[in-house]
Amino acid sequence: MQYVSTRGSAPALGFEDVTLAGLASDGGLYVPERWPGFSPDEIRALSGLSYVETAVRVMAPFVAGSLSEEELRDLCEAAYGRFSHDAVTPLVQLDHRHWMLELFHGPTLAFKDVALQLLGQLFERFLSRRDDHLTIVGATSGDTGSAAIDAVAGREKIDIFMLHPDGRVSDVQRRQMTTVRAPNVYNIAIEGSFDDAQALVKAMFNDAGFSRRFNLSAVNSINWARLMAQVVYYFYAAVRLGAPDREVAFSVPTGNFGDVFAGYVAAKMGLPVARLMVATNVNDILHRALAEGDYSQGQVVATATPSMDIQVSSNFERLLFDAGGRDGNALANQMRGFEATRAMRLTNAQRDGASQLFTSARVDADGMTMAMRWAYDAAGQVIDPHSAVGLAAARSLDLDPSIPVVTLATAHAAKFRDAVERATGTRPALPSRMGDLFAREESYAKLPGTFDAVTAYVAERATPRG
Ligand SMILES: Cc1ncc(COP(=O)(O)O)c(C=O)c1O
Ligand SMILES: N[C@@H](CCOP(=O)(O)O)C(=O)O
Repeated sequence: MQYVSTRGSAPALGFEDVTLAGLASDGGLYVPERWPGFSPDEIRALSGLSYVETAVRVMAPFVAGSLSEEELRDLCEAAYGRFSHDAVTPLVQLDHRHWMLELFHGPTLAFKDVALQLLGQLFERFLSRRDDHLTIVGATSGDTGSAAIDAVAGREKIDIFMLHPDGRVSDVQRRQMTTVRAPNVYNIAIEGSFDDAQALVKAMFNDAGFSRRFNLSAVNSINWARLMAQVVYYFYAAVRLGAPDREVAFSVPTGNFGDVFAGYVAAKMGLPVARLMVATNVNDILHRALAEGDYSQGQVVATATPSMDIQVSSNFERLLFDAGGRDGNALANQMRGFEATRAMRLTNAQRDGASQLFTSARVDADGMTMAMRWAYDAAGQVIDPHSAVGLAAARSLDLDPSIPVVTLATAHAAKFRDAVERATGTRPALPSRMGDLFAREESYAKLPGTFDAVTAYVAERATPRG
């Protein structure tokens, strides 16, 4: 499988190179040159398979040319062997039509583990084939950071520099990152928002000299391998609910548009997805873009769903490219316009393409609280605030009632226990293996959110190419 950039001028690459590169050299994001298709019979054949076997079948076309099926299976076994639930991503029923897909049974209690545990394995495998060292630079609003650090801590050929917005992640999220003791892990709290951190990461990639010197790679969902791994659970859930003989809808709490874009990929591959609900909090750029065609960056407002406090959604570019007719040069111009003015209008083709599958909703604090209470009262489920945003939006979906609606439960409630306690009166406990999190010593740097400050910090500590 070859991958092309959304901005049309970077070279097409195979899976191994795309995984190690992260961002394309023209500033775009890599996408497969075509979507692999699954026939109804091939989807039916996934019924009853374990998570690992499903993962191997769904991802095999994407890694073709870089990994054999056996190698892929080994890596999936290593990645998903660390999950605390046998089903890896179990489905829980709330009522006659609503389900939660629990994606938080990995080591750091958020859906990011599903992709990042595999990405850690992929990095290790690909680096073992070459005499090279990677410098990962990443931005996190809380969950990607801990999951990425867990996946690469202690790996010899990798250093990781993780930027988070100072004071804007939960205590549990911050401590999950800053208490990891490994010589290759560097945490940086920057002044500013997640968007500022993400812009700094992209600027480091776009500085060709810096990027080459330190062999930068990405763990954010700009890295295609992240999204590929997330496609699997859409198949796994839909098949358990009757696909391909029954349509299934998904509601996805959304920030950087990676998780829900993985659902779009599943639909492109032939999974019968009735609707994809893009659920945002009050940081609603995606809702405005999908409902009105207005993609303009607002001020980021801090909410009880900090991981979704995002106003520039990296992966939206992948949708604009695919739904808008795959014209890389036109998209490069459009994105340059956005980068200059922080605003753009979607084209008619992009709006029409997106509206075939996506619906969106903006959920405020009251809506989130009501959904948390409803899950608790209706089904005894204590859910986290991000998942509650997804559930509130799911309950507003106007669909044939025979279609099951699956909300992606993206984090364990204990990561956001203050907000959960406020809404439900129940304080969720951290799993016992994390019981001493608040006794562990933290270590992180605090830096101004400037390119010079961050690159100087990285350059002093990272391993340059030999
Ligand atoms: C708990 C949680 N829910 C939802 C999201 C949004 O996911 P995405 O950025 O893939 O849209 C995030 C962050 O990415 C998250 O950490
Ligand atoms: N919500 C994320 C933000 C980064 O998103 P990513 O999926 O692109 O890594 C986080 O928790 O860090």
